[in-house]
Amino acid sequence: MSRELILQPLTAEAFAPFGEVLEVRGAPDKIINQELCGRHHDLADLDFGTGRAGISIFNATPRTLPFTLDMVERHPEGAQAFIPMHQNPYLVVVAPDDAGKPGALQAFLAGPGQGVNYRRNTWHAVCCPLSAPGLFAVVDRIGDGDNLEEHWFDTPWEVVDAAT
Ligand SMILES: NC(=O)N[C@@H](O)C(=O)O
Ligand code: NI
Repeated sequence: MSRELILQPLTAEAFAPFGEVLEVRGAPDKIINQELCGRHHDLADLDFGTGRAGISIFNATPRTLPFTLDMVERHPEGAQAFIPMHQNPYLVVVAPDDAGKPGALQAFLAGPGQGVNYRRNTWHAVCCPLSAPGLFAVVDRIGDGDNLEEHWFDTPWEVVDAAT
């Protein structure tokens, strides 16, 4: 037996309780490079506590819908940003904290040109591309201590497309 989560489009407003959506939105903050580039400046709260920022590349295996979500995780010591190195949709699932466990889950479908920054300690599903290449540049905390907390659901969730 499982429970369904219906995908919704990823928007900055809906995602605001969980972090920031990294995308070109509105006019650039600054025009640079001989007016050949618009800079959309300082888009995320990159809180890494006592650690430092690191950039890694995730090459993740594509998943298919309906996606069985059996766990979420969080990083108590730092934020984690995912910047797709492709233009394909991918899954973003988050939840608020509820007394040390994930509260109400929300599933989003990220579109072309959208990255996300999970605010420090935000419950989220792991990196979930829906097609190859599942390549993401990831900016997260490098440092000492345990920065990973997992929560495994007793009953999995099925993430389904709204259209089904
Ligand atoms: N564990 C790890 O590096 N990846 C996860 O944090 C994830 O969010 O995919
Ligand atoms: Ni993570």
